[in-house]
Formats: sequence, C-alpha cells, structure tokens
Amino acid sequence: MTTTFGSVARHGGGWLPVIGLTALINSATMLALPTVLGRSVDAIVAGDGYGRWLVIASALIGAGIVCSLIDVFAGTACVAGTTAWLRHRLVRQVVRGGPEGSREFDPGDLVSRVSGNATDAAQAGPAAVTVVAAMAPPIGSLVLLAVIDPWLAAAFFGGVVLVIAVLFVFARRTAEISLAYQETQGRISGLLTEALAGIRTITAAGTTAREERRILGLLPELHQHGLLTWKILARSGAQAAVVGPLVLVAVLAVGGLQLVDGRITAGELFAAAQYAVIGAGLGSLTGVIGEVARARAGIQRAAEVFAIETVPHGTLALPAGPGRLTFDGVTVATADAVLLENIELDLPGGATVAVVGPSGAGKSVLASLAARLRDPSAGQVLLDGIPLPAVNRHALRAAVGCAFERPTLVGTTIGDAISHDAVGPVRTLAAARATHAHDFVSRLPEGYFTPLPKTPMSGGERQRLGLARAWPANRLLVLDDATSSLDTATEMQISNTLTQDRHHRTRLIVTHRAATAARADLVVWLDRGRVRAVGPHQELWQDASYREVFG
Ligand SMILES: Nc1ncnc2c1ncn2[C@@H]1O[C@H](COP(=O)(O)OP(=O)(O)OP(=O)(O)O)[C@@H](O)[C@H]1O
Repeated sequence: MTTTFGSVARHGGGWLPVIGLTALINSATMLALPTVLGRSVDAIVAGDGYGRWLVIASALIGAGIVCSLIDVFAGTACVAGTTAWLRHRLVRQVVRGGPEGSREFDPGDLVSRVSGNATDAAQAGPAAVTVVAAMAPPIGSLVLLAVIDPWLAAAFFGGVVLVIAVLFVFARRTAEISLAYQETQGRISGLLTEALAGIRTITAAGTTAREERRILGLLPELHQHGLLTWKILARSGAQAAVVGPLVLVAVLAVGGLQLVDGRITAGELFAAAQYAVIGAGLGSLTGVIGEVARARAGIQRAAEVFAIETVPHGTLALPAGPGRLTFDGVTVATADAVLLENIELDLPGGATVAVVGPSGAGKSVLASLAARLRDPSAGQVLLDGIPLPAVNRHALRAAVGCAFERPTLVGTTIGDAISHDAVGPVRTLAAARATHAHDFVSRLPEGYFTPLPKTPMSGGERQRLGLARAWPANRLLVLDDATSSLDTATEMQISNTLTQDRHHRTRLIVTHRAATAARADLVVWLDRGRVRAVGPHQELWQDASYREVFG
C-alpha cells in the first residue's frame, strides 16, 4: 500500500465521521445563530414576543459547546490511534528491511521519523476534515446573504476570495518549511545518536566541545525555519486581519444602503453583519492549515521509510542435510564498488571452514551472505541445495545462527538476550555453557534475570553472550570475528568445542588468527573480493603471501 495523505487521513476511521459531523453541526449552529438573533432583533423592534427566539439561540449555543467538546475528544483519540498505527507499520518496515534496507538512513533520523514525525502525520485526518468543514460557514454565509440580498452576497464574495488566496499561499509556503524543519530535526537526532554511539572515543579524544558544536551547529538552521514559519504566519494573519474588517465594512455599507431603500429589515442587516464576520473568520484557519502542512511533511518522511524493501522469504522448509554451503557465481556490488566477485565455493556439510584475508577483503560480506543478512547482486547462496531466499523465515533462522564481533544484545534481561522463541530454557542453558557465557552470568547476583542495562560487560563477555545466542542453530554457524575479544584460553576452549561440535553443524568462521585457521578443516582465503585459494591451512601456509595475511 502506498502511503499518501489520503491513506493516512482515512485511517482515522471511525473518529473522522464524528469529527466531520460535530464540525458540520458547529457550522450549522454558527450559520443559524445570526438569523435567529436577527429575528430576535426584529421581534424586539416590532414589540412581538421574542422569548422563543432567545430560547432557540440558547439551544444553538449549547449545541455548539457540546459539539466542540466532542470534537476535542474525537480529534485526540483519532490522532493517538493513527500515530500508533503509523508507528507499528514504520517499525515493522524498518525491522523487516534487514540490515541492508535501512542502511541509507541515519538511525537518529529514523527515530525522529517514527517518534515525532508520526504524530505530525497523524494529524492529517482531523486537520483535513476540520479545513473542509470550516468551508461550510463561509459558503453558507454567502448563500444566506444572497437570500437576504444579492448585493450583500456580491460584496461578501469579493472579500472572501481575497482571504482564500492568502490562505492558499500560506498553505504552500508552510508545507515547504515544515518539511525542511522536520528534516533538520532528523539530522540533529542523527548527529546526537552518532555521538552517543561513539561517546567513549569522543571523551578519550577530548573532542567533547567540538562534538557539541557539531550537533548544535544545526540549531541556527532550525531557528531560521522556525522564524520563517512565524513570519509567514504573521504575514498571512495580518493580511487576513485586514481583509476581514474590509469585508464587514463592505457588507455593512451595502446593507446600510439597502436598509435605507427599504429592501432589507434592521434584523436582516444585523444578520448580514454576523455573516460577514463568519466569512472573515476564515482567516483564523491558519492554525489548522499549519497542521495540514506538518502532516503532509510527516507523511512524506514516513513514505520514504515505507519505500524500504522488506526482505522476502520463501515457503520451503530445508530438507534433511549435513549443512552443505554453496556459493554459486556470487557477486556483490554497490553503486560504487564490487565487494565480492564471482565467488564459487562448495563447502562440505559439517566442516569447520575458516575465512581469512586482509582487512577489507570481503570476509564479513561473505559471512553476511551465508547468514542471509544480505542477498547477492548476482548468483546464489544455497544451503543443502536450496537457495536461501526460497527457505521460509522460521526454518532459516532455526538452521543458521550468526555471531558478530560486537554483538548487540536486546531484551530486558540477560536471559532474554540469548533466548529464542523456538528454543527452550534447557538448550539456552546448554548454549550458555558451551560458549562459557554461563561462567560469568552465574556470578551475577540475579543470574539470567539480571536486567541488561544493569550489567556492565567486557567485550569478551558480550561476545560470549552473542555466541550463546547463535549457538542453538541446527545446521550452520556463522561466526564473524566473534571470538576476537576473548582471552586466549577461553578462545581455545570455545574453538575446541566448535571443532568437536557434536551436532556436526557447518561452521563458517571469519578470523584473523592463524591458530583458528589451523584448527579448521578448510580455509577460504579471500583477497580484494575474490577467492584467492581454498585448502587446508598447512598447505596454504607454504605460500608467503598467505603467511602475510596473519602478519
Ligand atoms: N553495504 C556496503 N556498502 C558499501 N560498501 C560496503 C558495504 N559492506 C561492506 N562494504 C565494503 O566492502 C569491503 C569489504 O568489507 P568487509 O567488512 O567484508 O571486509 P573484511 O574482510 O571483513 O574486513 P575486516 O577484516 O577489516 O573486518 C570494505 O571495503 C567495506 O567498506
């Protein structure tokens, strides 16, 4: 579904008719009131009973107040519901886009789109309904003035056209500035998120002041956008404020002449003046038009997120197999570079395969293909003969586990961070033991129930949890430098566990350590995006260039 102003506005669903109805009733009472008050004036002048007109006027005023209250409630509920709906969809789109989908976005900017901008976007429905409903009183005034006297309607019409022109220009300019404002806000969030992620480096480098200037350097730009918004608002407000009294004066002047000529009564002149005021009141719509503009900007920024392509998954289950991993003519290219070129590999199931090569050779890219964290630009990656995109998501994630050099731990507790929906506590505990995570977790006061934010961890401890999370995979383990921060003894123990893996899974291990490569059954030596050689470590070691890879 494409995300447009209409589709977001319509999502207001059940509340929109309520908002529209209350706005219309409000308009109707606003239109009826001058006539009723005019009749009261005529009744008073004629000495007739004016009591019933006053009762009707009171009822109209009461109905207007009730409608306004309902409108406020319905508007709030509608915006809250639409915001929640938008945020659900935005978060789902970002998460389902995988690591590649959101690469173009700055994380902080994405957060500002999902948080603040979604609320702006959610105003679309109520704001649009309010603007449309607000057209009813001036149109009604025009018709009722024409009923009283066509000349009154003509005087009124000229003024209202001017007010509408002012509002139109205001709406266009405000839409542009709202978008620029939201974009600058997003960039500030992006810079702040970046700084928080690198706060250790910034503090260590003593560049805190420079960082502060870098983040806050965008504030003047934000200030300019804000200032421009207020200037346009003030200018349009002033123009509307000038036109408003002119409409009133024009209608009163024409009405006065018509009264003198006896074409209208005093009550009708009174009503005409009230209608002129209602028409001129169009100028006060700037607030809600500003909301429409902000909603449009928020929707445009949401639509960019909805354009992220989600990673499609097939429907196949994996047939029984040893975990044979095949790269068939795989190339990965970005707009500027070829990261992997025509990779042909057929890795036997159950083997430990080390991937080595100099920095930037493409080892992590190869690992991410094996774990299906990205898809190749050409060729395919197969597990036991099935292309990874054809496998259903559940089967893929049960079969393939991936651990990284700097794992991100998510969840409330340590236990959450390493558990999976499909894996019970017994297997999770076994994984924690196998990866030596259990050693340090059991020393924590609350063990696996320790809240993550309260658990300061070393790089090695974090890596052990990352390994534990990946461990239960039943066919292929991809470890991308995932043991680089472990002390030598622990690395050796985990390496031995991996080598003697009793589940006989295929293990693809990206490493910079010669000892890890030496323990593997097979080594894939990558260089500048190509496979330079495949073979046992001892054989490759004869080549001086291979030895150089390990310094
Ligand atoms: N999504 C991407 N877009 C553009 N370039 C990328 C992307 N992912 C990786 N690269 C580039 O591809 C090259 C290989 O990166 P990769 O992380 O696979 O290297 P590596 O062999 O794992 O290096 P290291 O040992 O330093 O971790 C690098 O030049 C990297 O900048």
